[in-house]
Amino acid sequence: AGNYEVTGIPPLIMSTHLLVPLHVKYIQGLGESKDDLAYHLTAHLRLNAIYWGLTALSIVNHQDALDRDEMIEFVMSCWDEEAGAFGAHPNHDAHILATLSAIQILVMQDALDRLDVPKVVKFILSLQQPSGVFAGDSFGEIDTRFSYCAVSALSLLGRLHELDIEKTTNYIIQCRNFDGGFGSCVGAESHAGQVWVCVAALAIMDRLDVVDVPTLAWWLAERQLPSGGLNGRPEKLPDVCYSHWALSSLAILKKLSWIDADRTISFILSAQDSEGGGIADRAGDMVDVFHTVFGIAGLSLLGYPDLLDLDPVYCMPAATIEKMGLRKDWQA
Ligand SMILES: CN(C(=O)[C@H](Cc1cnc[nH]1)NC(=O)OCc1ccccc1)[C@@H](Cc1ccccc1)C(=O)N[C@@H](Cc1c[nH]c2ccccc12)C(=O)NO
Ligand SMILES: [Zn+2]
Repeated sequence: AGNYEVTGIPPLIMSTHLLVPLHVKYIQGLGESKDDLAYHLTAHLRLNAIYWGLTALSIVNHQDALDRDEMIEFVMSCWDEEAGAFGAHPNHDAHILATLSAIQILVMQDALDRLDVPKVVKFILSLQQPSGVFAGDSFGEIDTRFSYCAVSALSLLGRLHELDIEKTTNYIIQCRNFDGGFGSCVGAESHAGQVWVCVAALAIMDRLDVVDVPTLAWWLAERQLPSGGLNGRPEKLPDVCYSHWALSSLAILKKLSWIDADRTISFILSAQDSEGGGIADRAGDMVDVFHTVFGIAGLSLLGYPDLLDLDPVYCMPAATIEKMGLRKDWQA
């Protein structure tokens, strides 16, 4: 029995196909598991997880598998009126990460009319530090991830002109390392995730001129291992999510051809759970919605059949970004 009926694909060739019906069922099931501990231990990521689930469903063209009104109501229940921004869960403190996820969800659900745009723009701009980097919230933790959140959110709201682009770019320039990569702050080592947030932010600000493209593209291509998977830093294990961060960065730099696509595709497909659906960081590990979206996103970037295009800068469906006039001429 099991999933043979669901997918209609004989078990022996499970890992050579993306098991779309199973992944849709897995994502739909996430909201129902309120009784197990994992659900409550991840409350601080809830809004991010909804963005991850919605993006995964959109790329496999099943966006309507989750209830739109229920999702919008939950997003708005995370609005912190006093701060003028979103927390990751109702009654959690406002944070720029949750605020970006909320904006991404509202954009994808065509529900930006629910948002007090001037208030949220004020929150975002208030987080820029004298150095040019952004803090994540009023407690002041800084990270180039938060600079990305600010640039991406303002761009999605059509308010990028309110950002001091020179000041924001100057901080990212100081985070450049000798390997062409970027870290989380000045002096931090290069990491595929941080490379993506810095390169994507620079792309939105039209400042890719500050990137040493040949050196960085080489460092990114070096992330690919014999298994086909990519790691986040030298000597680390390959991981589906880092495949996405490195691949998106290469797509922005127009160097995706430097990767052996077929081997990465088989690495991602091998991380699927052919019983319950979902994708893990690598074959044999527990699946989660985070690696599910970044596995599907990686397949889309690599041209796996029957998937909608992903925009590598916003990590959202390309059609959505196109419709907002924010799409650059990326090589898919
Ligand atoms: C907090 N997170 C992480 O630290 C993960 C943990 C991990 C997953 N696989 C190996 N480790 N690491 C991670 O996301 O690293 C990639 C990264 C790091 C920095 C910047 C961008 C991407 C994950 C959640 C998580 C925790 C534990 C296990 C699986 C997922 C996470 O939320 N990552 C963030 C990182 C990130 C991606 N894009 C961003 C844009 C702005 C800010 C942050 C992010 C995220 O994806 N937000 O949408
Ligand atoms: Zn991972």
